[in-house]
Amino acid sequence: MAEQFLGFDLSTQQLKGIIVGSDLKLIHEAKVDFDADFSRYGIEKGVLTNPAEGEVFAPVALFLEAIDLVLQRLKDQGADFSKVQGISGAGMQHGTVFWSQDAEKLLGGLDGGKTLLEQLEGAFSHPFSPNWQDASTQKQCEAFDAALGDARKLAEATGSKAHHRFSGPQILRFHNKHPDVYKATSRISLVSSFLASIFLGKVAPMDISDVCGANLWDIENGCWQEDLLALAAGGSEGVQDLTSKLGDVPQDGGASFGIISTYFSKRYGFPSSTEIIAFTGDNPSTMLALPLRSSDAMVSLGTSTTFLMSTSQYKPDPAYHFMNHPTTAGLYMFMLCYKNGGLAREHIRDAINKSTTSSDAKSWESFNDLATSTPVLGQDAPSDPTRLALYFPRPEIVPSVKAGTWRFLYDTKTHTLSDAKPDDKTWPLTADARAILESQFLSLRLRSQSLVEPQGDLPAQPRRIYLVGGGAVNPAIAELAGQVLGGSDGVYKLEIGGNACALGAAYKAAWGVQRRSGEGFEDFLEERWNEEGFVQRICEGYRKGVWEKYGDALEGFALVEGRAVREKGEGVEGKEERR
Ligand SMILES: Nc1ncnc2c1ncn2[C@@H]1O[C@H](COP(=O)(O)OP(=O)(O)O)[C@@H](O)[C@H]1O
Ligand SMILES: O=C(CO)[C@@H](O)[C@H](O)COP(=O)(O)O
Repeated sequence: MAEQFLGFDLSTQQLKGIIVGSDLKLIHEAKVDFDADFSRYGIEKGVLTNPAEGEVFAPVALFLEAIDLVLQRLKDQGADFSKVQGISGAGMQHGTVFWSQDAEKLLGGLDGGKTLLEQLEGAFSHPFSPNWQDASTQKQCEAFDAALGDARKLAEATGSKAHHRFSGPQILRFHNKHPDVYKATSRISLVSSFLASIFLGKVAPMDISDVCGANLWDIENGCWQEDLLALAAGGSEGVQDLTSKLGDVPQDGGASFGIISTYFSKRYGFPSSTEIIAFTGDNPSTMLALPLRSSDAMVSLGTSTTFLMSTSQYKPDPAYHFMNHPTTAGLYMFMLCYKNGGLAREHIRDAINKSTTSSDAKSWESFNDLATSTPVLGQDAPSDPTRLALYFPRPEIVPSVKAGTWRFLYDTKTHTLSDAKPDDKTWPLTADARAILESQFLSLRLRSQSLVEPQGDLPAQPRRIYLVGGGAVNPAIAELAGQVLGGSDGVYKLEIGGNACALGAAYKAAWGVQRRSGEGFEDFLEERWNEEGFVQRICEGYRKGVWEKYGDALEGFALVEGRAVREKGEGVEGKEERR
Protein backbone atom coordinates (compact mmCIF):
# COMPACT_ATOMS: atom_id res chain seq x y z
CA MET A 1 0.00 0.00 0.00
CA ALA A 2 1.41 3.36 -1.02
CA GLU A 3 1.71 5.53 2.05
CA GLN A 4 0.09 8.95 2.13
CA PHE A 5 0.57 12.05 4.29
CA LEU A 6 -1.87 14.77 5.25
CA GLY A 7 -1.00 18.44 5.83
CA PHE A 8 -3.24 21.29 7.04
CA ASP A 9 -3.10 25.07 6.93
CA LEU A 10 -5.40 26.79 9.43
CA SER A 11 -5.12 30.44 8.47
CA THR A 12 -7.21 33.58 8.88
CA GLN A 13 -9.78 32.90 6.20
CA GLN A 14 -9.49 29.23 5.34
CA LEU A 15 -8.64 25.73 6.50
CA LYS A 16 -6.89 23.82 3.74
CA GLY A 17 -5.99 20.14 3.66
CA ILE A 18 -3.55 18.46 1.24
CA ILE A 19 -2.68 14.78 0.81
CA VAL A 20 0.62 13.75 -0.81
CA GLY A 21 2.26 10.42 -1.52
CA SER A 22 5.74 9.28 -0.44
CA ASP A 23 6.96 10.67 -3.78
CA LEU A 24 5.73 14.12 -2.59
CA LYS A 25 3.19 14.29 -5.43
CA LEU A 26 -0.17 15.88 -4.71
CA ILE A 27 -3.11 13.46 -4.46
CA HIS A 28 -5.99 15.49 -2.98
CA GLU A 29 -6.63 19.00 -1.74
CA ALA A 30 -9.73 20.61 -0.23
CA LYS A 31 -10.56 23.77 1.64
CA VAL A 32 -13.12 25.37 3.90
CA ASP A 33 -13.66 29.09 3.36
CA PHE A 34 -14.72 30.61 6.67
CA ASP A 35 -16.76 33.53 5.30
CA ALA A 36 -18.49 31.38 2.68
CA ASP A 37 -19.05 28.29 4.85
CA PHE A 38 -19.59 29.81 8.29
CA SER A 39 -21.23 33.20 7.80
CA ARG A 40 -23.50 32.37 10.77
CA TYR A 41 -20.62 33.29 13.10
CA GLY A 42 -20.91 36.90 11.92
CA ILE A 43 -17.30 36.94 10.79
CA GLU A 44 -15.80 39.09 8.07
CA LYS A 45 -12.66 37.86 6.30
CA GLY A 46 -12.50 35.09 8.91
CA VAL A 47 -12.53 37.27 12.02
CA LEU A 48 -14.62 39.25 14.49
CA THR A 49 -13.46 42.69 15.63
CA ASN A 50 -13.91 45.06 18.54
CA PRO A 51 -12.61 48.30 17.00
CA ALA A 52 -12.99 50.25 20.27
CA GLU A 53 -10.14 48.20 21.75
CA GLY A 54 -8.33 47.22 18.55
CA GLU A 55 -9.24 43.57 19.13
CA VAL A 56 -9.36 41.01 16.30
CA PHE A 57 -10.31 37.43 17.17
CA ALA A 58 -11.92 34.25 15.84
CA PRO A 59 -14.40 31.80 17.39
CA VAL A 60 -12.69 28.51 18.36
CA ALA A 61 -15.99 26.72 17.62
CA LEU A 62 -15.57 27.72 13.97
CA PHE A 63 -12.16 26.01 13.86
CA LEU A 64 -13.74 22.82 15.23
CA GLU A 65 -16.47 22.85 12.60
CA ALA A 66 -13.92 23.54 9.87
CA ILE A 67 -11.85 20.47 10.82
CA ASP A 68 -14.81 18.10 10.38
CA LEU A 69 -15.88 19.86 7.19
CA VAL A 70 -12.48 19.82 5.44
CA LEU A 71 -12.08 16.09 6.22
CA GLN A 72 -15.56 15.45 4.86
CA ARG A 73 -14.69 17.39 1.68
CA LEU A 74 -11.48 15.40 1.19
CA LYS A 75 -13.46 12.20 1.65
CA ASP A 76 -16.17 13.35 -0.77
CA GLN A 77 -13.55 13.75 -3.48
CA GLY A 78 -12.28 10.23 -2.93
CA ALA A 79 -9.53 10.53 -0.32
CA ASP A 80 -8.81 7.16 1.28
CA PHE A 81 -7.72 8.06 4.81
CA SER A 82 -6.78 4.43 5.54
CA LYS A 83 -3.55 5.13 3.60
CA VAL A 84 -2.54 8.12 5.72
CA GLN A 85 0.50 7.31 7.87
CA GLY A 86 1.27 10.77 9.18
CA ILE A 87 -0.43 14.12 9.76
CA SER A 88 1.11 17.50 10.36
CA GLY A 89 -0.19 21.01 9.98
CA ALA A 90 0.35 24.71 10.22
CA GLY A 91 -1.51 27.45 12.03
CA MET A 92 -1.54 31.20 11.52
CA GLN A 93 1.18 32.45 13.79
CA HIS A 94 0.83 34.09 17.22
CA GLY A 95 -2.88 33.26 17.85
CA THR A 96 -3.64 31.55 21.16
CA VAL A 97 -6.30 29.12 22.37
CA PHE A 98 -7.20 28.81 26.06
CA TRP A 99 -8.16 25.33 27.32
CA SER A 100 -10.43 24.65 30.31
CA GLN A 101 -9.73 22.22 33.16
CA ASP A 102 -11.92 19.64 31.34
CA ALA A 103 -9.92 19.79 28.12
CA GLU A 104 -7.85 16.64 28.48
CA LYS A 105 -10.84 14.57 29.58
CA LEU A 106 -13.00 15.78 26.70
CA LEU A 107 -10.22 15.43 24.10
CA GLY A 108 -9.45 11.91 25.26
CA GLY A 109 -13.03 10.68 25.23
CA LEU A 110 -14.38 11.79 21.87
CA ASP A 111 -17.19 9.72 20.35
CA GLY A 112 -16.73 9.14 16.59
CA GLY A 113 -20.51 9.29 16.14
CA LYS A 114 -20.75 12.97 17.08
CA THR A 115 -19.07 16.12 15.74
CA LEU A 116 -16.10 17.87 17.36
CA LEU A 117 -18.27 20.91 18.00
CA GLU A 118 -20.92 18.86 19.80
CA GLN A 119 -18.32 17.44 22.16
CA LEU A 120 -15.63 20.07 22.66
CA GLU A 121 -17.41 23.31 23.46
CA GLY A 122 -16.65 22.79 27.17
CA ALA A 123 -12.94 22.22 26.47
CA PHE A 124 -12.15 25.94 26.30
CA SER A 125 -11.92 28.50 29.07
CA HIS A 126 -12.42 31.29 26.51
CA PRO A 127 -14.46 30.95 23.31
CA PHE A 128 -12.19 33.11 21.13
CA SER A 129 -8.67 32.95 19.74
CA PRO A 130 -6.90 36.35 19.43
CA ASN A 131 -5.87 36.82 15.79
CA TRP A 132 -2.52 38.01 14.39
CA GLN A 133 -4.23 41.21 13.18
CA ASP A 134 -5.09 42.21 16.76
CA ALA A 135 -3.67 45.60 17.79
CA SER A 136 -4.96 45.84 21.36
CA THR A 137 -1.70 45.27 23.22
CA GLN A 138 0.17 48.58 22.96
CA LYS A 139 0.63 48.90 26.75
CA GLN A 140 1.72 45.26 27.07
CA CYS A 141 4.23 45.67 24.22
CA GLU A 142 5.78 48.65 26.01
CA ALA A 143 6.19 46.45 29.10
CA PHE A 144 7.74 43.63 27.04
CA ASP A 145 10.21 45.96 25.30
CA ALA A 146 11.19 47.44 28.67
CA ALA A 147 11.46 44.08 30.48
CA LEU A 148 14.96 43.22 29.25
CA GLY A 149 16.14 46.83 28.81
CA ASP A 150 14.88 47.83 25.38
CA ALA A 151 13.41 46.53 22.12
CA ARG A 152 16.83 45.52 20.80
CA LYS A 153 17.57 43.35 23.84
CA LEU A 154 14.14 41.72 23.55
CA ALA A 155 14.86 41.00 19.88
CA GLU A 156 18.25 39.53 20.77
CA ALA A 157 16.68 37.16 23.29
CA THR A 158 13.43 36.19 21.54
CA GLY A 159 14.10 36.94 17.85
CA SER A 160 11.71 39.91 17.69
CA LYS A 161 10.94 43.13 19.52
CA ALA A 162 7.44 43.29 21.01
CA HIS A 163 4.62 43.20 18.48
CA HIS A 164 0.92 43.65 19.13
CA ARG A 165 0.13 40.24 17.67
CA PHE A 166 2.80 38.23 19.53
CA SER A 167 1.45 35.69 22.02
CA GLY A 168 3.34 36.98 25.10
CA PRO A 169 1.83 40.48 25.05
CA GLN A 170 -1.51 38.87 24.13
CA ILE A 171 -1.36 36.50 27.13
CA LEU A 172 -0.45 39.41 29.44
CA ARG A 173 -3.45 41.38 28.23
CA PHE A 174 -5.72 38.35 28.54
CA HIS A 175 -4.43 37.83 32.08
CA ASN A 176 -5.15 41.47 33.02
CA LYS A 177 -8.54 41.59 31.33
CA HIS A 178 -9.86 38.17 32.43
CA PRO A 179 -7.94 37.24 35.63
CA ASP A 180 -10.44 34.57 36.65
CA VAL A 181 -10.52 32.95 33.23
CA TYR A 182 -6.71 32.99 33.13
CA LYS A 183 -6.70 31.21 36.49
CA ALA A 184 -9.20 28.65 35.25
CA THR A 185 -7.16 27.98 32.10
CA SER A 186 -5.38 24.62 32.22
CA ARG A 187 -3.24 25.00 29.09
CA ILE A 188 -2.51 27.65 26.45
CA SER A 189 -1.94 26.53 22.85
CA LEU A 190 -0.84 28.32 19.71
CA VAL A 191 -3.19 27.86 16.74
CA SER A 192 -0.79 25.22 15.40
CA SER A 193 -0.59 23.22 18.65
CA PHE A 194 -4.36 23.59 19.13
CA LEU A 195 -4.90 21.87 15.78
CA ALA A 196 -2.36 19.17 16.66
CA SER A 197 -4.17 18.62 19.98
CA ILE A 198 -7.46 17.88 18.26
CA PHE A 199 -5.82 15.16 16.13
CA LEU A 200 -3.81 13.81 19.04
CA GLY A 201 -6.68 13.62 21.53
CA LYS A 202 -4.69 15.47 24.20
CA VAL A 203 -3.06 18.89 24.50
CA ALA A 204 -0.03 18.84 22.18
CA PRO A 205 3.31 20.62 22.76
CA MET A 206 4.14 23.85 20.97
CA ASP A 207 6.57 23.60 18.08
CA ILE A 208 10.19 24.77 18.28
CA SER A 209 9.74 27.29 15.45
CA ASP A 210 6.21 28.59 16.11
CA VAL A 211 7.05 29.18 19.79
CA CYS A 212 9.38 31.98 18.61
CA GLY A 213 6.34 34.10 17.70
CA ALA A 214 5.54 34.70 21.35
CA ASN A 215 8.28 37.02 22.74
CA LEU A 216 8.61 34.40 25.49
CA TRP A 217 11.14 31.89 24.15
CA ASP A 218 14.89 32.40 24.61
CA ILE A 219 16.11 31.28 21.19
CA GLU A 220 19.83 30.89 21.84
CA ASN A 221 19.39 29.08 25.16
CA GLY A 222 16.46 26.98 23.92
CA CYS A 223 14.17 27.61 26.91
CA TRP A 224 11.40 29.89 28.21
CA GLN A 225 12.74 33.35 29.16
CA GLU A 226 11.96 33.60 32.89
CA ASP A 227 11.77 37.44 33.16
CA LEU A 228 9.28 37.55 30.32
CA LEU A 229 7.26 34.69 31.78
CA ALA A 230 7.17 36.62 35.07
CA LEU A 231 5.88 39.67 33.22
CA ALA A 232 3.08 37.74 31.49
CA ALA A 233 2.28 35.83 34.69
CA GLY A 234 1.95 39.00 36.77
CA GLY A 235 5.02 38.33 38.95
CA SER A 236 7.63 35.66 39.63
CA GLU A 237 5.20 33.71 41.80
CA GLY A 238 3.13 33.01 38.67
CA VAL A 239 6.01 31.65 36.56
CA GLN A 240 5.60 27.99 37.48
CA ASP A 241 1.88 28.10 36.75
CA LEU A 242 2.41 29.80 33.36
CA THR A 243 5.19 27.36 32.47
CA SER A 244 2.83 24.46 33.05
CA LYS A 245 0.09 26.21 31.03
CA LEU A 246 2.51 26.60 28.11
CA GLY A 247 4.07 23.14 28.43
CA ASP A 248 7.38 21.70 27.20
CA VAL A 249 8.71 22.44 23.72
CA PRO A 250 10.45 19.49 22.00
CA GLN A 251 13.60 20.48 20.09
CA ASP A 252 12.95 18.05 17.21
CA GLY A 253 10.56 19.50 14.61
CA GLY A 254 10.02 16.00 13.19
CA ALA A 255 9.02 14.52 16.54
CA SER A 256 5.96 12.30 16.65
CA PHE A 257 3.60 13.41 19.42
CA GLY A 258 1.91 10.00 19.32
CA ILE A 259 -0.86 8.30 17.41
CA ILE A 260 -4.13 9.75 16.16
CA SER A 261 -7.20 10.13 18.38
CA THR A 262 -9.65 7.24 18.00
CA TYR A 263 -12.28 9.84 16.99
CA PHE A 264 -10.64 10.18 13.57
CA SER A 265 -10.12 6.46 13.07
CA LYS A 266 -13.75 5.70 13.84
CA ARG A 267 -15.31 8.63 12.01
CA TYR A 268 -13.03 8.93 8.96
CA GLY A 269 -11.19 5.59 8.75
CA PHE A 270 -7.61 6.69 9.58
CA PRO A 271 -5.38 3.76 10.65
CA SER A 272 -4.96 3.69 14.43
CA SER A 273 -1.20 3.89 13.82
CA THR A 274 -1.30 7.30 12.03
CA GLU A 275 1.32 9.49 13.65
CA ILE A 276 0.84 13.12 14.62
CA ILE A 277 4.02 15.02 13.73
CA ALA A 278 4.71 18.44 15.34
CA PHE A 279 2.47 21.15 13.82
CA THR A 280 4.20 24.48 13.13
CA GLY A 281 3.37 28.09 12.15
CA ASP A 282 2.07 28.93 8.68
CA ASN A 283 5.23 30.81 7.70
CA PRO A 284 7.74 28.17 8.85
CA SER A 285 5.60 25.56 7.12
CA THR A 286 5.62 27.51 3.84
CA MET A 287 9.42 27.27 3.84
CA LEU A 288 9.12 23.48 3.85
CA ALA A 289 7.27 23.31 0.53
CA LEU A 290 10.57 23.12 -1.37
CA PRO A 291 14.26 22.49 -0.69
CA LEU A 292 15.11 26.07 0.25
CA ARG A 293 18.88 26.59 0.25
CA SER A 294 20.76 29.33 2.03
CA SER A 295 20.61 32.51 -0.09
CA ASP A 296 17.25 31.41 -1.58
CA ALA A 297 14.34 33.69 -0.71
CA MET A 298 10.60 33.00 -0.66
CA VAL A 299 8.06 35.74 -1.14
CA SER A 300 4.55 34.78 -0.10
CA LEU A 301 2.12 37.06 -1.95
CA GLY A 302 -1.16 36.49 -0.14
CA THR A 303 -3.43 38.92 1.67
CA SER A 304 -0.29 39.88 3.53
CA THR A 305 3.22 39.66 2.12
CA THR A 306 5.83 37.63 3.93
CA PHE A 307 9.47 37.30 2.96
CA LEU A 308 11.25 34.18 4.23
CA MET A 309 14.81 32.99 4.20
CA SER A 310 16.53 30.05 5.81
CA THR A 311 19.88 31.04 7.30
CA SER A 312 22.51 29.79 9.71
CA GLN A 313 23.18 33.35 10.88
CA TYR A 314 21.26 34.56 13.93
CA LYS A 315 21.28 38.34 13.45
CA PRO A 316 18.23 39.59 15.35
CA ASP A 317 17.16 43.18 14.94
CA PRO A 318 14.03 45.06 16.05
CA ALA A 319 13.17 45.65 12.38
CA TYR A 320 12.41 41.99 11.62
CA HIS A 321 11.86 38.47 12.97
CA PHE A 322 14.12 35.51 13.58
CA MET A 323 12.62 32.14 14.51
CA ASN A 324 14.05 28.67 14.88
CA HIS A 325 13.92 26.73 11.62
CA PRO A 326 11.00 24.28 11.82
CA THR A 327 13.00 21.16 10.98
CA THR A 328 16.72 21.84 11.22
CA ALA A 329 18.55 22.69 14.44
CA GLY A 330 21.21 25.36 13.86
CA LEU A 331 19.22 27.03 11.07
CA TYR A 332 16.89 29.99 11.52
CA MET A 333 13.96 31.45 9.65
CA PHE A 334 14.34 35.13 8.80
CA MET A 335 10.95 36.78 8.24
CA LEU A 336 9.46 40.11 7.26
CA CYS A 337 5.68 40.36 7.55
CA TYR A 338 3.62 43.11 5.90
CA LYS A 339 -0.08 43.73 6.40
CA ASN A 340 -0.28 45.65 3.10
CA GLY A 341 0.29 43.12 0.34
CA GLY A 342 -2.43 41.99 -2.05
CA LEU A 343 -5.02 44.47 -0.82
CA ALA A 344 -2.78 47.48 -1.50
CA ARG A 345 -2.02 46.20 -5.01
CA GLU A 346 -5.72 45.66 -5.66
CA HIS A 347 -6.46 49.29 -4.70
CA ILE A 348 -4.09 50.56 -7.40
CA ARG A 349 -5.39 48.03 -9.92
CA ASP A 350 -8.98 49.14 -9.26
CA ALA A 351 -8.14 52.86 -9.53
CA ILE A 352 -6.37 52.26 -12.85
CA ASN A 353 -9.23 50.15 -14.22
CA LYS A 354 -11.71 52.84 -13.18
CA SER A 355 -9.76 55.56 -14.97
CA THR A 356 -9.45 53.52 -18.15
CA THR A 357 -13.08 52.30 -17.91
CA SER A 358 -11.80 48.75 -18.29
CA SER A 359 -14.61 46.28 -19.00
CA ASP A 360 -13.43 43.96 -16.20
CA ALA A 361 -12.90 45.93 -12.99
CA LYS A 362 -10.86 43.07 -11.48
CA SER A 363 -8.57 42.51 -14.46
CA TRP A 364 -4.81 42.84 -13.90
CA GLU A 365 -4.13 43.57 -17.57
CA SER A 366 -3.79 47.37 -17.48
CA PHE A 367 -1.95 47.25 -14.16
CA ASN A 368 0.53 44.74 -15.57
CA ASP A 369 1.05 46.64 -18.86
CA LEU A 370 1.76 49.85 -16.97
CA ALA A 371 4.00 48.17 -14.39
CA THR A 372 6.25 46.71 -17.07
CA SER A 373 6.19 49.62 -19.57
CA THR A 374 6.96 52.43 -17.08
CA PRO A 375 10.74 53.03 -16.84
CA VAL A 376 12.72 51.93 -13.77
CA LEU A 377 11.74 54.20 -10.82
CA GLY A 378 9.68 56.28 -13.24
CA GLN A 379 12.88 57.91 -14.50
CA ASP A 380 12.74 58.77 -18.23
CA ALA A 381 16.16 60.43 -18.40
CA PRO A 382 19.14 60.03 -16.05
CA SER A 383 18.81 63.67 -14.98
CA ASP A 384 15.16 63.17 -13.89
CA PRO A 385 14.33 62.56 -10.25
CA THR A 386 13.17 59.06 -9.37
CA ARG A 387 9.69 58.24 -8.05
CA LEU A 388 9.42 56.56 -4.65
CA ALA A 389 6.23 55.82 -2.73
CA LEU A 390 4.58 53.88 0.08
CA TYR A 391 1.04 52.54 -0.21
CA PHE A 392 -0.46 51.43 3.10
CA PRO A 393 -4.29 51.35 2.98
CA ARG A 394 -4.07 49.49 6.33
CA PRO A 395 -1.73 50.18 9.26
CA GLU A 396 1.64 48.59 8.46
CA ILE A 397 4.03 46.46 10.51
CA VAL A 398 7.18 47.15 8.41
CA PRO A 399 7.72 50.01 9.13
CA SER A 400 5.20 50.39 11.90
CA VAL A 401 2.98 53.23 10.75
CA LYS A 402 -0.69 54.10 10.58
CA ALA A 403 -2.50 53.82 7.25
CA GLY A 404 -1.41 56.34 4.63
CA THR A 405 0.04 56.95 1.16
CA TRP A 406 3.29 58.83 0.52
CA ARG A 407 4.63 59.82 -2.91
CA PHE A 408 7.97 61.59 -3.42
CA LEU A 409 10.38 62.62 -6.14
CA TYR A 410 13.90 61.73 -5.06
CA ASP A 411 16.87 63.69 -6.36
CA THR A 412 19.66 61.12 -6.54
CA LYS A 413 22.37 63.84 -6.65
CA THR A 414 21.29 65.92 -3.67
CA HIS A 415 19.70 62.96 -1.84
CA THR A 416 16.58 64.99 -1.12
CA LEU A 417 12.86 64.24 -1.34
CA SER A 418 10.15 66.53 -2.62
CA ASP A 419 6.44 65.80 -2.22
CA ALA A 420 4.60 64.63 -5.31
CA LYS A 421 0.89 64.89 -5.86
CA PRO A 422 -0.97 62.11 -7.60
CA ASP A 423 -2.30 63.04 -10.98
CA ASP A 424 -0.03 66.02 -11.54
CA LYS A 425 2.52 66.12 -14.37
CA THR A 426 5.29 64.36 -12.48
CA TRP A 427 3.10 61.60 -11.07
CA PRO A 428 0.26 60.41 -13.29
CA LEU A 429 -2.07 57.82 -11.77
CA THR A 430 -0.61 55.24 -14.15
CA ALA A 431 2.80 55.58 -12.44
CA ASP A 432 1.40 53.89 -9.33
CA ALA A 433 1.37 50.43 -10.94
CA ARG A 434 5.14 50.17 -11.17
CA ALA A 435 5.76 52.31 -8.08
CA ILE A 436 3.81 50.02 -5.72
CA LEU A 437 5.66 46.92 -6.87
CA GLU A 438 9.01 48.71 -6.67
CA SER A 439 8.10 49.97 -3.21
CA GLN A 440 7.12 46.53 -1.90
CA PHE A 441 10.25 44.85 -3.26
CA LEU A 442 12.62 47.68 -2.24
CA SER A 443 11.39 47.25 1.33
CA LEU A 444 12.31 43.53 1.16
CA ARG A 445 15.71 44.27 -0.38
CA LEU A 446 16.54 46.97 2.18
CA ARG A 447 15.96 44.61 5.09
CA SER A 448 17.41 41.40 3.69
CA GLN A 449 20.62 42.78 2.16
CA SER A 450 22.80 41.81 5.12
CA LEU A 451 21.71 38.16 4.82
CA VAL A 452 22.54 37.47 1.19
CA GLU A 453 25.92 36.47 -0.24
CA PRO A 454 27.77 37.07 -3.52
CA GLN A 455 26.61 34.57 -6.16
CA GLY A 456 29.70 33.59 -8.20
CA ASP A 457 30.89 36.81 -9.85
CA LEU A 458 27.64 38.60 -9.08
CA PRO A 459 27.18 40.94 -6.11
CA ALA A 460 25.43 39.78 -2.92
CA GLN A 461 21.82 38.86 -3.71
CA PRO A 462 19.50 35.87 -3.44
CA ARG A 463 20.29 32.79 -5.52
CA ARG A 464 16.67 32.04 -6.35
CA ILE A 465 13.47 33.94 -5.61
CA TYR A 466 10.50 31.60 -5.09
CA LEU A 467 7.06 33.22 -5.34
CA VAL A 468 4.08 31.55 -3.62
CA GLY A 469 0.54 32.65 -2.73
CA GLY A 470 -2.20 34.25 -4.87
CA GLY A 471 0.01 36.97 -6.43
CA ALA A 472 2.59 34.44 -7.67
CA VAL A 473 0.58 33.85 -10.87
CA ASN A 474 1.07 37.45 -11.99
CA PRO A 475 3.95 37.81 -14.52
CA ALA A 476 4.43 41.55 -13.95
CA ILE A 477 4.86 41.00 -10.21
CA ALA A 478 7.42 38.28 -10.93
CA GLU A 479 9.23 40.56 -13.37
CA LEU A 480 9.54 43.36 -10.82
CA ALA A 481 10.58 40.92 -8.08
CA GLY A 482 13.51 39.87 -10.28
CA GLN A 483 14.44 43.39 -11.32
CA VAL A 484 14.50 44.77 -7.76
CA LEU A 485 15.65 41.79 -5.69
CA GLY A 486 17.86 40.08 -8.27
CA GLY A 487 18.26 36.31 -8.04
CA SER A 488 21.30 34.91 -9.85
CA ASP A 489 19.37 31.78 -10.84
CA GLY A 490 16.04 33.45 -11.61
CA VAL A 491 12.51 33.82 -10.26
CA TYR A 492 10.45 30.63 -9.71
CA LYS A 493 7.01 29.55 -8.62
CA LEU A 494 5.70 26.30 -7.20
CA GLU A 495 3.85 24.10 -9.65
CA ILE A 496 2.21 21.75 -7.18
CA GLY A 497 -0.95 22.50 -5.30
CA GLY A 498 -2.68 25.75 -4.53
CA ASN A 499 -1.12 26.12 -1.13
CA ALA A 500 2.57 26.01 -0.24
CA CYS A 501 1.88 26.13 3.49
CA ALA A 502 -0.33 23.00 3.65
CA LEU A 503 2.06 21.30 1.23
CA GLY A 504 5.00 22.05 3.52
CA ALA A 505 3.02 20.52 6.40
CA ALA A 506 2.32 17.35 4.39
CA TYR A 507 6.04 17.08 3.53
CA LYS A 508 6.91 17.51 7.21
CA ALA A 509 4.54 14.66 8.06
CA ALA A 510 6.21 12.46 5.44
CA TRP A 511 9.68 13.30 6.79
CA GLY A 512 8.62 12.79 10.42
CA VAL A 513 7.32 9.29 9.65
CA GLN A 514 9.73 8.08 6.96
CA ARG A 515 13.11 9.68 7.77
CA ARG A 516 16.03 7.35 8.31
CA SER A 517 17.91 7.77 11.56
CA GLY A 518 19.54 11.22 11.48
CA GLU A 519 18.20 12.09 8.01
CA GLY A 520 17.63 15.86 7.77
CA PHE A 521 14.53 17.39 6.16
CA GLU A 522 16.50 18.98 3.30
CA ASP A 523 18.14 15.64 2.34
CA PHE A 524 14.80 13.83 2.59
CA LEU A 525 13.18 16.36 0.27
CA GLU A 526 16.08 16.57 -2.20
CA GLU A 527 16.00 12.78 -2.63
CA ARG A 528 12.34 12.86 -3.73
CA TRP A 529 12.35 16.26 -5.40
CA ASN A 530 11.43 16.51 -9.07
CA GLU A 531 12.67 19.92 -10.18
CA GLU A 532 10.90 19.90 -13.58
CA GLY A 533 7.55 18.80 -12.20
CA PHE A 534 7.50 20.78 -8.97
CA VAL A 535 8.76 24.28 -9.76
CA GLN A 536 8.67 26.54 -12.79
CA ARG A 537 11.19 29.23 -13.68
CA ILE A 538 9.12 32.31 -14.52
CA CYS A 539 11.71 34.92 -15.44
CA GLU A 540 15.24 36.26 -15.06
CA GLY A 541 16.27 37.54 -11.67
CA TYR A 542 19.40 39.69 -11.77
CA ARG A 543 19.67 42.17 -14.69
CA LYS A 544 22.92 44.07 -14.83
CA GLY A 545 22.41 47.82 -14.58
CA VAL A 546 18.80 47.57 -13.40
CA TRP A 547 19.56 45.82 -10.11
CA GLU A 548 22.32 48.38 -9.40
CA LYS A 549 19.89 51.25 -10.07
CA TYR A 550 17.54 49.86 -7.45
CA GLY A 551 20.52 49.54 -5.10
CA ASP A 552 21.13 53.29 -5.50
CA ALA A 553 17.45 53.95 -4.71
CA LEU A 554 17.63 52.20 -1.32
CA GLU A 555 18.95 55.29 0.41
CA GLY A 556 16.06 57.37 -0.93
CA PHE A 557 13.61 54.63 0.00
CA ALA A 558 14.89 54.65 3.59
CA LEU A 559 14.31 58.44 3.66
CA VAL A 560 10.74 57.91 2.42
CA GLU A 561 10.08 55.40 5.21
CA GLY A 562 11.63 57.82 7.72
CA ARG A 563 9.17 60.51 6.63
CA ALA A 564 6.22 58.13 7.00
CA VAL A 565 7.36 57.05 10.46
CA ARG A 566 7.85 60.66 11.60
CA GLU A 567 4.39 61.57 10.36
CA LYS A 568 2.44 58.47 11.32
CA GLY A 569 4.69 56.17 13.38
CA GLU A 570 2.71 53.81 15.64
CA GLY A 571 3.65 54.01 19.32
CA VAL A 572 6.00 51.32 20.54
CA GLU A 573 5.95 49.44 17.26
CA GLY A 574 7.22 52.63 15.57
CA LYS A 575 9.80 53.69 18.13
CA GLU A 576 12.60 51.45 16.94
CA GLU A 577 12.05 52.42 13.30
CA ARG A 578 12.50 56.08 14.25
CA ARG A 579 15.99 55.66 15.71
N1 LIG B 1 -3.57 37.37 -11.13
C1 LIG B 1 -3.27 37.96 -9.96
N2 LIG B 1 -2.44 39.00 -9.90
C2 LIG B 1 -2.12 39.60 -8.74
N3 LIG B 1 -2.62 39.22 -7.56
C3 LIG B 1 -3.46 38.17 -7.53
C4 LIG B 1 -3.82 37.48 -8.72
N4 LIG B 1 -4.66 36.46 -8.35
C5 LIG B 1 -4.82 36.54 -7.00
N5 LIG B 1 -4.09 37.57 -6.50
C6 LIG B 1 -4.01 38.04 -5.12
O1 LIG B 1 -3.82 36.95 -4.24
C7 LIG B 1 -4.28 37.33 -2.94
C8 LIG B 1 -4.82 36.09 -2.21
O2 LIG B 1 -3.79 35.15 -2.13
P1 LIG B 1 -3.84 33.88 -1.16
O3 LIG B 1 -2.47 33.31 -1.15
O4 LIG B 1 -4.97 33.01 -1.55
O5 LIG B 1 -4.12 34.65 0.22
P2 LIG B 1 -4.37 34.16 1.75
O6 LIG B 1 -3.76 32.79 1.92
O7 LIG B 1 -3.68 35.22 2.52
O8 LIG B 1 -5.86 34.19 1.93
C9 LIG B 1 -5.30 38.42 -3.12
O9 LIG B 1 -4.87 39.56 -2.44
C10 LIG B 1 -5.29 38.67 -4.65
O10 LIG B 1 -5.24 40.04 -4.93
O1 LIG C 1 1.44 37.38 11.67
C1 LIG C 1 1.92 36.77 10.75
C2 LIG C 1 3.32 36.41 10.74
O2 LIG C 1 4.05 37.03 11.76
C3 LIG C 1 1.08 36.36 9.59
O3 LIG C 1 1.84 35.94 8.49
C4 LIG C 1 0.11 35.28 9.96
O4 LIG C 1 0.82 34.08 10.23
C5 LIG C 1 -0.79 35.25 8.74
O5 LIG C 1 -1.59 34.20 8.55
P1 LIG C 1 -2.45 34.07 7.18
O6 LIG C 1 -2.30 35.34 6.39
O7 LIG C 1 -1.87 32.89 6.46
O8 LIG C 1 -3.81 33.86 7.67
